Parts: sequence; C-alpha cells; structure tokens
Amino acid sequence: MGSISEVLKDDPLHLDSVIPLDFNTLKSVPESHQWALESSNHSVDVMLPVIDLAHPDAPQLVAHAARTWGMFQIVNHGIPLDLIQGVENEARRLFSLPTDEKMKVLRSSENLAGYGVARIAPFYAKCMWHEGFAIHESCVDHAKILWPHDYERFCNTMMEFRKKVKPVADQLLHHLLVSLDISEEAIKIWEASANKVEGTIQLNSYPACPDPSSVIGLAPHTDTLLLTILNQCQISGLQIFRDDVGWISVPPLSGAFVVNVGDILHMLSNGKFPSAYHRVTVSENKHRISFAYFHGPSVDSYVEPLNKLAKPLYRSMSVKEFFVIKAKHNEKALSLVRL
Ligand SMILES: O=C(O)CCC(=O)C(=O)O
Ligand SMILES: [Fe+2]
Repeated sequence: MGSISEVLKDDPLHLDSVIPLDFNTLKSVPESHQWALESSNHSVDVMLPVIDLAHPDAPQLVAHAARTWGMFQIVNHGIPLDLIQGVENEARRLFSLPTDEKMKVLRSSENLAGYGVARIAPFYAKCMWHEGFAIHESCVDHAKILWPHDYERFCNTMMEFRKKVKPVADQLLHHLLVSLDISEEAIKIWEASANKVEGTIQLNSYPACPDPSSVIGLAPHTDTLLLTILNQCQISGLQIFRDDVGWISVPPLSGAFVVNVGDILHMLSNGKFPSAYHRVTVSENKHRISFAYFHGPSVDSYVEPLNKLAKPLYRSMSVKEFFVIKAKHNEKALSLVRL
C-alpha cells in the first residue's frame, strides 16, 4: 500500500517553494498576501442542518443533509469535550512555537506530513493567511523534534482524537452508503477501504489579521477524500458556497463537528452527494484554530459510481489516479473525470 506522498512522487505538490509567513512579526498585510477579492465578498447566514447522532432518524437525516448540502453539523457524536479542547490546546501550543522551530518539521514534496502551507497553495499567485500541520500515520518523529522531552502529550492527544473520530466517520459513511441503494458488497468494500487507512489529521491556524477583508484564510476548495470531520474551535470563519445563495457562514456550535462530503464520495454517489465547496475567512483580533480528520480511502481502491442502475456521471479510476489528477488540476479535477 502506498502513502499519498509515494503516490504523488512523480507529480509532486510543489510545496517546497511556499513557506508560511512569520505572522507574529507583521503590522500590516504584505503584498504577497493581498487578494483582489470581489466586492460581493459578503456572506449570508443560513443554518446548515444540525444532526443529533443519537436520534433514531439520524441515518436518514444524515443522508438528506449530504444530498442537500454536502455539509452538515453533528452533535451527540461521542467525542468528549475535554478531548476536543485538548486537541485545540495542542494545536495552539504547536503554532505558537517560534517560526524557526516549526521550520524544522516543514512539509515538502517528499513528505506531505508536517508544518507548512495548504495543499492548494501552489495553485495561487497569492499566499493564504494560514499555516497548517498534517499528521498522516504517526506524529512521533515530528513531535520529538519540536518537544524532545515532552512529545508524548501532543502525540497521545492526536492519536486519542483519531481513535474517537474514526468510528464516527465509519458510522456516517455507513449511513450514506446505505442510502445510495447499492449492493451490500459495495458497502462492505468501501467501509473496508476507509478502515484500512488511518486517516489524516490536519491542524489549521489562522492568525489574527490587521486587514481581514484583503486576505483569505483558505481559498475555495473541495476536500479530496470520502468525508471530512472538522472542529472550528468556537471561532467562525468557515463558509460554504451555494449556487443559489452565494457564500454561507457556518456558525461554530459548542461541541459540534462539521461534516463534509469529499470528491471521492461525491463520485461514488454519482453526484448525489455534492462535494462541498468551502473557504475560510479570518478575524481581525482572534487567532482561529481548526482541526480536521480526513476519512479514507485506501489508495489501492477503485472509484466509480456505485449505483449500477443509474447512468454513470464519472469514469472509473483508481484512487491513486484521482490523487494525481487533483494534485495537478485542483478544482478542475472533478470536471476532468466527468463523462
Ligand atoms: O478551517 C476550517 O474551518 C476549514 C479547514 C478546511 O477546509 C480544510 O482543512 O480542508
Ligand atoms: Fe477543506
């Protein structure tokens, strides 16, 4: 089984040339980070569905929200509040390290785990008001470099989070696959595929910005994998785009997670679940942290619309092939594999 870094070794994401800014030293926004954002850059507040996973109708509610929005919030998910707070605390501890310390664990074209800019950064002339840290399997090697005598707290917290979030993602994926009217065998194959891999944890940091209207935290994008489960740590910033309305703010709810559909699940569902197009704005006075878990699949899997009764909207391809297409073409990837 190959890692994402191995899959992309011939078509690397050119992350090496983009290094996050030292945000602590700034009094104004440098030109490198000023975006020409349209004047219609406002957002509206429309409430995304909030689903209680303990509710008897949760499977249907989840499927309905995924079809209508590609994004929803979940409560009663079983992930303890003190663990959520622990992950935020560890992320803040990491991002508040001096820049030269963080640079020791910089992600690169060779190793996509570690500190650095967003995966989509190489596609834009301007830089985003963001720094991130990606954990693929273990984070011990990096944590030992950052905190040689105290690395366990960080790693244990991240691994505990993954242990608790993965079954939630499994359960959501199960509800979604069942709602597609597909064979039990297809459901089992995709559950096994997601289970085979650990899933990536992505920590995001959006420092307070002297002029938030001229920058973007994360440029509009869709996530690549099956499902994303994200915590906004009580500070707003996440927005989802809807053709009929425009950008919609997703308000952070205490203890809730945001769930969104990624490109691969979108293709498996033959377009029934939209791959949520989202972005992040930043605040003038708050340093926002978010953390996400990206669920499955195994890079050995084969993607194709699973419901055989409908005319397929996407061609068949391996997950590896799709990763390479996405790495090269970013937001055009889905249209390139559409039939
Ligand atoms: O920070 C957020 O709210 C969203 C982060 C995100 O979209 C991502 O990590 O892919
Ligand atoms: Fe995202």
